Amino acid sequence: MNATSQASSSMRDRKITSARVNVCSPNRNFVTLIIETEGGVVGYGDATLNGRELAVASYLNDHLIPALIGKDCGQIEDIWQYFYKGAYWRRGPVTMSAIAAIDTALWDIKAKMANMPLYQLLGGKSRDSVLVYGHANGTDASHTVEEVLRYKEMGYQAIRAQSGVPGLDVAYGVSKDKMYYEPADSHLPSEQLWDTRAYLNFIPKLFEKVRDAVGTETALLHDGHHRMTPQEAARLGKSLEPFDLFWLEDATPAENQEAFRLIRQHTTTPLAVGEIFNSIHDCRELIQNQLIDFIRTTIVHAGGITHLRRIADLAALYQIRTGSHGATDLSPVCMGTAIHFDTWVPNFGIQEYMRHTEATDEVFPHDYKFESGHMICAETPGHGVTLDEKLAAKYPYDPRQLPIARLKDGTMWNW
Ligand SMILES: O=C(O)C(=O)C[C@H](O)[C@H](O)CO
Ligand SMILES: [Mg+2]
Repeated sequence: MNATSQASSSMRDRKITSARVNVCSPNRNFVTLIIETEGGVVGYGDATLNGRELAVASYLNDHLIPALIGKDCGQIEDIWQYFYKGAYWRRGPVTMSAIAAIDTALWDIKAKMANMPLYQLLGGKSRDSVLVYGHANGTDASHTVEEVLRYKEMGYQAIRAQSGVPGLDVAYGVSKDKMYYEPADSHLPSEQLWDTRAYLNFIPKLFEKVRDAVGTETALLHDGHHRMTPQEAARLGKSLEPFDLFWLEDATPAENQEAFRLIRQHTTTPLAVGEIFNSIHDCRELIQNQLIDFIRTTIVHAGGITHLRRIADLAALYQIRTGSHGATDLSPVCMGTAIHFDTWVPNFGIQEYMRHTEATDEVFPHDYKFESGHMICAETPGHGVTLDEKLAAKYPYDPRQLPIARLKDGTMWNW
């Protein structure tokens, strides 16, 4: 075979011959894209958008997959631009999660074809393992302290603490289960009561107790989950300074990026934001004005590796580090890919890691592992996660949505 015919046969091998969407619910819903090439290489991408799963499945099935078939799987950048620019309608969580799934599956295929673990293809290791934070949560302060200590015992070196608030029946981040937290709890959104004053009075007391019990070494994090105004968030950040938080997350809604300036002016508590962002434009001002310390955008919701890499590179110019979202509604495919990304990305900060249930882990065979508060990716070519479609078929889609929050007078608030 001469060089030309070798090249053309590999072109044939690279042709995308099929792409299918799998929706399954091993304890929670996941959407996975599976792409196959003429040469028989299979790639997996996560497309899960919590509570809006079928919208992404339809976007893929009805609009993207027909145009994907026949393309050269090696042209990852061009395929990304084709679906981003080509839709005319840019950005948005549905669009960007669908593009992310294609992008992730194509990087998986490219790494498998190169016979390399994904981190190698991205540029190699910047670190041996990836620091992760786990979720400790309790019904009240002393229960939360117990849970933080339990997480420390399990080996976590960074722990997010969330707690029930006196006077409120339910609080964000507090699960019924000891290990697995699943906020999407019902077919139609459940309603929760919210009271910012009660929360603001309680949280500094909580962290005083937690810090006292856990000592100075453990990194502590907290998620405000978009509930505060900028002024309230500034007050909370200031009052938490003595307890040395690793970060205060989602202090206020960030559609108006400028809102973070007020918080920044009043507190040295590090700020993290971005789990609901899907584009570099959602965080450009936050980054360029150095209004945050950690950017939480993730592979699945922010256009895959191709786009997340651009966000991380922009952030690096301003000494802002990554701290990607890693809740259970991001499938093991996203987690595995994220760990490869984190192993490579120079300005890595931390990775969120919420454990999936055993059923989820079985449906998505994977080779990443947790050790001493860190995640380690393996050397398998690709991102190291697959889907057992036969097993997945035993867990049909189970429609569930995230809760909503209202103030005592009924006003709709931010969940
Ligand atoms: O993990 C976090 O920080 C979250 O805030 C979890 C989100 O509520 C959850 O992923 C929404 O789907
Ligand atoms: Mg969060």
